[in-house]
Amino acid sequence: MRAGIAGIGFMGWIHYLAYQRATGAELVAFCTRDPQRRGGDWTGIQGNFGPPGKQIDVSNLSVYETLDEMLENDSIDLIDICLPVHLHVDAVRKCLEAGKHVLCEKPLALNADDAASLVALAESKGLHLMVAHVLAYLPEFRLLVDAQQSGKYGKCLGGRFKRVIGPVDWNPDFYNPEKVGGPLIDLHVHDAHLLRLLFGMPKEVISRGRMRGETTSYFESMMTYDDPDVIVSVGGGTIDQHGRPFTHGYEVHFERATIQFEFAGFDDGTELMPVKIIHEGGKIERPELGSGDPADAFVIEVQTAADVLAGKDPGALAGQLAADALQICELELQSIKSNASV
Ligand SMILES: NC(=O)C1=CN([C@@H]2O[C@H](COP(=O)(O)OP(=O)(O)OC[C@H]3O[C@@H](n4cnc5c(N)ncnc54)[C@H](OP(=O)(O)O)[C@@H]3O)[C@@H](O)[C@H]2O)C=CC1
Ligand SMILES: O=C1CO[C@H](CO)[C@@H](O)[C@@H]1O
Repeated sequence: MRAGIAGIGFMGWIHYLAYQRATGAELVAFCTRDPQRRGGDWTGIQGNFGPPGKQIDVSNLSVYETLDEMLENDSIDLIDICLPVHLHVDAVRKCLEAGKHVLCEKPLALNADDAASLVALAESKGLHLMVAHVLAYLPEFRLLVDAQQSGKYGKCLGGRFKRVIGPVDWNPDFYNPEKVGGPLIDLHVHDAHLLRLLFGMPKEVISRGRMRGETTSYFESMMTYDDPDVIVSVGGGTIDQHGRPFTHGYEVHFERATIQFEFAGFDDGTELMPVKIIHEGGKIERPELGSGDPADAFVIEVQTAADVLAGKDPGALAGQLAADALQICELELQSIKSNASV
């Protein structure tokens, strides 16, 4: 698979690094508005994980200022969209119209209708629209998906999930529904996607949250499914304290095992409650889960995209799952706003 990245910011850099280590997925091009970055100077990029950006070798890459120019390159199979979310819909549409497969960073769009229309467009063109929902490729979360799919601990009965960040000082548009969509669309969509993978679409959603403008800043949701044994609670959003910029975790129950995990970044370091599988009968297993570097999951993600172009099932990358995840977020907001279950 020959790929071109659109947008060189935090995710553009992390995806670039992933292509350096991936097999079967070759990065051949990128586009950026920034002349320095077109020259390979990617210093100044720094996200909340991964190394800082550095000078990269552009001699074997085709470099463009705009996505339109990059789309004229017939040798590119797939465009890897790492643009801000409010640009996703137009960019994905353009790529599909130009006959390119797409791997788009999460969330696919700012709302479920737009996401569904992109999924339908890709289908009508016979192209793959994949969404880079990386959570399902992080080993701590992959193990839940694998256990659910294999049934090795029996039925998955649900659990509790959380994802909380500190104040978002870096983006004044964070709570703007036209730009980012607040914690539901930017952050919780990771868990909504995971829940969709594990349990399907909920039958009923009860959410309560603090509103900030037109969206919520912090919320808790309870979800039920067709199977009355399955109960899920999920929550998160932003808190006003800077001291703990990020945490995520879960406790998930299967018929024959409970799995626990929590990770948090604090201003003075990180703390991890590693994955523990508490088996029926009481045995506690602490599985080895790789290097702990989240960047590894992005390598798997781009390799999986290449496998999909070679004929494999898109699994967690399927565009429809990403559209469903946005639908779940919308149900939650609807429940918060109406103060009723939906
Ligand atoms: N999976 C994950 O863990 C994460 C996913 N994300 C997702 O990745 C996507 C990109 O986020 P992130 O990399 O953090 O964002 P950044 O702001 O760091 O990068 C986005 C890049 O898009 C380009 N761009 C083009 N047009 C515009 C425009 N009009 N306004 C702003 N930027 C523009 C810019 O690159 P240039 O100057 O080169 O044109 C910019 O650097 C989002 O969808 C986000 O939700 C983000 C963080 C983590
Ligand atoms: O997906 C993401 C991971 O978490 C970040 C916050 O820390 C989000 O802003 C980002 O979009």
